[in-house]
Amino acid sequence: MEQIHKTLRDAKGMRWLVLILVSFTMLCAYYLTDAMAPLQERCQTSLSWSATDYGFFTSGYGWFNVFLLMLVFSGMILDKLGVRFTGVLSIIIMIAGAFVKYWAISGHVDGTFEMHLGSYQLLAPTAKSAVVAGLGFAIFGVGCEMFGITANKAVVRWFRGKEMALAIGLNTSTGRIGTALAMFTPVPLVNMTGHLSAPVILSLLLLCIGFLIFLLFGVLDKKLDKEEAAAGISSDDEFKFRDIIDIAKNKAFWYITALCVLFYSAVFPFIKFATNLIVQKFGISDTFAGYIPALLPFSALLLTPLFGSMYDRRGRGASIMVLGSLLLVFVHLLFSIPSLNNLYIAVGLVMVLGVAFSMVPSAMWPSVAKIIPENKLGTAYAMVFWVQNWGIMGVPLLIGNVLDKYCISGHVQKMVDGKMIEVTQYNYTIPMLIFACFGGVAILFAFLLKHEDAKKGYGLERPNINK
Ligand SMILES: NCCCC[C@H](N)C(=O)NCC(=O)O
Repeated sequence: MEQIHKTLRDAKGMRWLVLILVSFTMLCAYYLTDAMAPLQERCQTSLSWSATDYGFFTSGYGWFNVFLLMLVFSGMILDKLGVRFTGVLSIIIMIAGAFVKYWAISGHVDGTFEMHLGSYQLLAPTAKSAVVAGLGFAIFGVGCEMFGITANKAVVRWFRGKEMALAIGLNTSTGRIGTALAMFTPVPLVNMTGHLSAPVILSLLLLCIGFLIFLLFGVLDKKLDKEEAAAGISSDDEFKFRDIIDIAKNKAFWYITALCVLFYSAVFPFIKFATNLIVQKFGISDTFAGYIPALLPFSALLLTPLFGSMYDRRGRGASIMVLGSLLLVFVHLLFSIPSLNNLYIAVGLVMVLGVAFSMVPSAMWPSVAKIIPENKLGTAYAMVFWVQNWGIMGVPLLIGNVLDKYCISGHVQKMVDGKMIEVTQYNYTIPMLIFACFGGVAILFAFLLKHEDAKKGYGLERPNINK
């Protein structure tokens, strides 16, 4: 007779409490990630940034994760030292990065910066404040991604065999609340305080609260460790370099990773430019324009748990990812059509994009846990996020450059902070077509994943809940 051990994770209330504690920091992290997005035009006018400077700063999020392999190290730290240590470390790193970002955009840095390697120009003249803010964002990005993989691993640990996809979905949804808040609070905050850095100060405060709340999670998680040790349940968490090779040999893992980088390259960088797109294409002020992209994380935050729960109960994870990718392409293609400039269309499209942005993540992250064993999961999530960060870093750079090179449609005089300022106008057709192309290739990988699952039997189309 198999002995059934009751631990904290078997108590429903405890599991959900753990989810709340872990998710709050997610909200704070996601808020700061996107808090500058509605301020693109303000940065261009107040800090004399070009669209290229803004794209450069935005790409900062991925610099250290990608080039210094920080995400890979984060995965190793997570699998070796566990979720409690890694969670605390990641929040401290986020706070440090947020502080540098605050410093850069609060008027302490001016002038331009360029970089040469011999006669080769590595970096064209760029506003120094964009470079320092980018460095802050790069430090923050290390912490934010480290926290993301930690949260996923913690949730999988507490919810495996139970409501795993729903819980991962709810955790992501809480992050989306942060993104939604980042879409419509920064402009009013800046208007109210007169400081461009006000949203960053708010984020710093939120992160400090998040730190304290995460410590409470630590107490419960430690208790679970003790219970499992007493019950003889071992968690084989030691990281081994072989893990990377084992994961890398898995074809389904690469399909899901490719789908991830392509899908998110068409969503996260889109969010960064969306407020400006709405201002330019639909001709409304940035105060209200932020409300429309906010519908994207807002509908995603409601729907992600719904799709997660559907996946838990009915399965069909791979099919959900195919359908989500199709919706993504549909939306971006319609956004690229210049004559479709009715505001209601924009609202409708953003909401459909919100559906896509719920479907793919709600099925993708739990599916990684079905392809890769739990003891390698931290490393696996880190490897997926590492590849994804190439997109999060490279695509804003690409879009910023494309905007400045090919999409300037004119200049208008606008009153900003009581001063008449010249504001550059952009046509977003080419950037939207670029986003649609990413979505097109994502569909291909979603089909390949579905096919591989049918061949190898990972159970992506089967429910997650053990009946
Ligand atoms: N806006 C925060 C960026 C988080 C990136 C992270 N690697 C990720 O993909 N998380 C899952 C998600 O769907 O947000």
